[in-house]
Amino acid sequence: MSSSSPSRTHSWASFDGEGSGAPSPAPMSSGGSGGSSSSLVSSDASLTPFIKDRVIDGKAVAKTIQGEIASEVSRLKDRYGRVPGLAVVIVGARKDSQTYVRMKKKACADVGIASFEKCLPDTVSQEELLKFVRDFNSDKSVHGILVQLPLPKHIDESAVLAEISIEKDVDGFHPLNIGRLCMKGREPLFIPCTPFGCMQLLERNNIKIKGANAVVVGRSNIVGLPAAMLLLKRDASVTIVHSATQDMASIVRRADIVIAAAGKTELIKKEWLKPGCVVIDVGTNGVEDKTKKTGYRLVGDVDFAGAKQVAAAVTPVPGGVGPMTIAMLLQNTLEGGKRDIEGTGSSSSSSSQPGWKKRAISLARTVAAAAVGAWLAGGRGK
Ligand SMILES: Nc1nc2c(c(=O)[nH]1)N[C@@H](CN(C=O)c1ccc(C(=O)N[C@@H](CCC(=O)O)C(=O)O)cc1)CN2
Repeated sequence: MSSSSPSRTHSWASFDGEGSGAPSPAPMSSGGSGGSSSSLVSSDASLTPFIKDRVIDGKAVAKTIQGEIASEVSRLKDRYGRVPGLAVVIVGARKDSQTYVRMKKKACADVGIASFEKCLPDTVSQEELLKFVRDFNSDKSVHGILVQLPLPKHIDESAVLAEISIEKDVDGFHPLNIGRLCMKGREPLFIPCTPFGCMQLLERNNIKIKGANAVVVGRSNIVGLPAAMLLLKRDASVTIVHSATQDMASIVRRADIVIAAAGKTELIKKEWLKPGCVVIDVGTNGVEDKTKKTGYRLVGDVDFAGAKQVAAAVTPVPGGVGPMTIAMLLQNTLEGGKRDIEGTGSSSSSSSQPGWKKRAISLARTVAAAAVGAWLAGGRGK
């Protein structure tokens, strides 16, 4: 997410980003909304359940996903007496970070996921922060660890993200998870939440991705780059544009799908968009608005009013990608929890045994090894 406001100085999905299963698409009818003769968006409303008047309702998709997660969590609780757990580490007192952490904790409570929080002062040393991450790495009730970003300048963000166990990396920011995401034939254990949410917005509305021309605006490690990789894995032809791109408008205008993650208020104008395209706006830029209690309002990277006239579907800000980021975090935490509790999924230990069985086998092996050791030490192995 790009996230900045008059009081927020960090641009989350900064342009260059240095800082940091749905049904298969149904055949598309021609002449869908947006005026294109080959729209990616079906004109059959039953296939686009979350699109109304060309607006993709991210809040409604997130609510549906959270309902699915809540039933799975309750099934785990009934069957195994255990629930997934998410640990959130926050450093410093940024208002926006505190808001997001509060939202995450509330969302966990809503679906029955246990949450644990560690609030650290912005004077904390990198070594102390790493110690808390390691503690959560070895805590059996924690299945997901998230370090809220951005971190204070004196802390090396990549060192902290790399310390999170990949089995608990629910943000999907660990270099191994990103590496796997980028490789053909490999899958990450977790997909970064915001790009994962963008894909769900497309998939749950049966928007055709295969063969589409997709343009991602912005190349951050946590939004632009993974979003491009996910689109590529779904057989889109993908172009990434960024701050050094020449004539960005003409490239965006060829796009059937635009993912805007530049962190620049209303960078993308109506004239840049191809009629009938689909626009996913990741930007959340704060602009001064004296009519608001907070003194500002959130605006995306796309001129929403203009895009609505041209595109077949567009996400609003707020209420588009933002709520999906949280829903996908819960989804990833559930996935991590299931891998441990049920022994499912493809963690680095590829066993399909339930968690308790894996631990029992491991204990039995340790006991056997100790017994053999004692036998040998007693000279009986000679
Ligand atoms: N460790 C992480 N840090 C950050 C991430 C992240 O995915 N992992 N993303 C962003 C912030 N973020 C979650 O942390 C986030 C941003 C926005 C929203 C959201 O729901 N926005 C609402 C508007 C909320 C408001 O009024 O402020 C919307 O767009 O509708 C959720 C999560 C940075 N850090």
